[in-house]
Amino acid sequence: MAKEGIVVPVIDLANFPAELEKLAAASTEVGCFQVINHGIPVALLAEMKETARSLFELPEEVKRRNVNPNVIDGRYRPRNFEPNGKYHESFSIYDAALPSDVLSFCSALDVSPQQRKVITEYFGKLYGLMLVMASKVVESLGLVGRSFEEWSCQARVMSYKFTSQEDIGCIAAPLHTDSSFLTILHADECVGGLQIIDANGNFIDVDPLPGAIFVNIGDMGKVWSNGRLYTVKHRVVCKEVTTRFSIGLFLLAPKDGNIGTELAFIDAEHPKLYQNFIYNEYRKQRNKCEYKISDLALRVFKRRIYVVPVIDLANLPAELEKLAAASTELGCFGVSNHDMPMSLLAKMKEAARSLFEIPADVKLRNVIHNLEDGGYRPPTFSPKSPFYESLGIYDAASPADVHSFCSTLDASPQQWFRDTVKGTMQFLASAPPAGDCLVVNGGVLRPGRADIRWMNNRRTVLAWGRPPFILNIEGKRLSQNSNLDGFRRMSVVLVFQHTQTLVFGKLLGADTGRFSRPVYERFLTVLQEDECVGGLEIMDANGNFIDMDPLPGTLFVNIGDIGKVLIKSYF
Ligand SMILES: O=C(O)CCC(=O)C(=O)O
Ligand SMILES: [Fe+2]
Repeated sequence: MAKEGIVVPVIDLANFPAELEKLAAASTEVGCFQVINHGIPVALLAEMKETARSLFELPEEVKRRNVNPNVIDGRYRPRNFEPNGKYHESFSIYDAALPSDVLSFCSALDVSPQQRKVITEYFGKLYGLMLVMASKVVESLGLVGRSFEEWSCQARVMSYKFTSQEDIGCIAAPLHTDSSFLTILHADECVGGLQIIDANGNFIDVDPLPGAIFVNIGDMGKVWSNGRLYTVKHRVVCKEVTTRFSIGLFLLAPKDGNIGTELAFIDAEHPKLYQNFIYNEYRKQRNKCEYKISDLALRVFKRRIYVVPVIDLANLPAELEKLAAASTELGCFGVSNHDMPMSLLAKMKEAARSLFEIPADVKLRNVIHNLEDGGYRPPTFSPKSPFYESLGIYDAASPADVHSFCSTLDASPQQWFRDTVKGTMQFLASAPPAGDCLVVNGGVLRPGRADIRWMNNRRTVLAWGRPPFILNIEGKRLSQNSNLDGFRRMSVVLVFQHTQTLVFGKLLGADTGRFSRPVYERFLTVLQEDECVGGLEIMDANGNFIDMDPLPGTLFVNIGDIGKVLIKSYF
């Protein structure tokens, strides 16, 4: 049973900016509100309701002329269109932001000139209200002057026909969240039935306030705001034996369909929760879910984020315990205060970029017999990793090796370039976090192989290190996501080699069991991540992949067998 007495917040549009705080609370805590003083004449609302009533009286074959090829489910829905839609019938307009689309809706249904006037005026005004409400909601979160004019907007004109006493209490629209960014609902002010669910799982009746417009946040609002906006679950139940009308306007997504999180909502405390995706892909995913609610449908697009522990090199030995935990439990960590100048890191990235632009025949001159892939690994090296290209130096601790690397590839590189490569390599080689604290007991920890890696980030998931080189985990889905094309990911990797047994645990003052075995030739890897293009994932103890967000200014270090460190090619 619905609980009585709890009301949905009411926002007075004539009282801004005073209402901003209330709007912020409504949008982030309740997920919906009713708007008064919205500027849409009451007479127009009533006329549209009458027009809607007459549209549903049109012959079936006329109603079926309502189609919107550009949007999923964007057509006339007869009753029983969905298994639990026995009461529900609806028309759809896409894109209701476009007067031309509204007019073609009218023409397809052959409405009278008077009805056409009402419909066009109504959607013109309702869309205007949508733009105002979307920017106000966003402003309430602190972003001023945001416009949603470039977003698509779907309209749905709905009727629920309840014919018998037995219908009372039945569910006419099952519990769901809207897929939209924002929804404006002109609900039937005479017939209730809309219910929202609160944080405790209680259903609450939304009692229609005469003349008010109901607004709610949808799934795209949650994604765009990185979880700040609250997506309310709602449903419609039958309250009385009559026909209920409602009209919804749904602000869906930018016109190109690309949904991403607004950068202003991403920071170290609020890592990006969802991948970028295409709105229609989301709709398809959502349609597959038993319940169309964001928690289920968005699960696929959720990023598994792990904020890697950061070891502050300026704070050793106090950080040793943290380092021990990171090394023995997680196998990787970030390093801050590493003294590697940011400018050098940035220059190295540029140097790496220009290295990969050198003609292939010159790159192939980088032949190094000690490296298993011969020093230059072209994208064709393995069909399993077509986006991966790398150049290697062996041994990067040796200035002579770095120098010969530069001269081999010296098709055009300038001195600054050579200096940069040399500077980066030497730094990484001489001042690794291992330098002070991972003193090897009886073994030799020696900086060795360096790689400069380049990824043309497309459509697949790569693993580097030992085979398997490729895990095509989500490649299929990503392959539809053409906007991923052309992103290049650059990394510089320094591998510390080791040939003798390490008593690693002892060194860290921890249990020796796990690491008192040979760690093969790859002991420690220092990675300069691409700070603009994510993609590094680790596999946790449960076998789940977790995104490692690049932490600005830190170097990434991982232990030993690097088979668990993966490069995933989306950003
Ligand atoms: O008809 C109503 O009042 C609500 C409809 C709804 O929730 C929707 O179309 O998403
Ligand atoms: Fe809804």
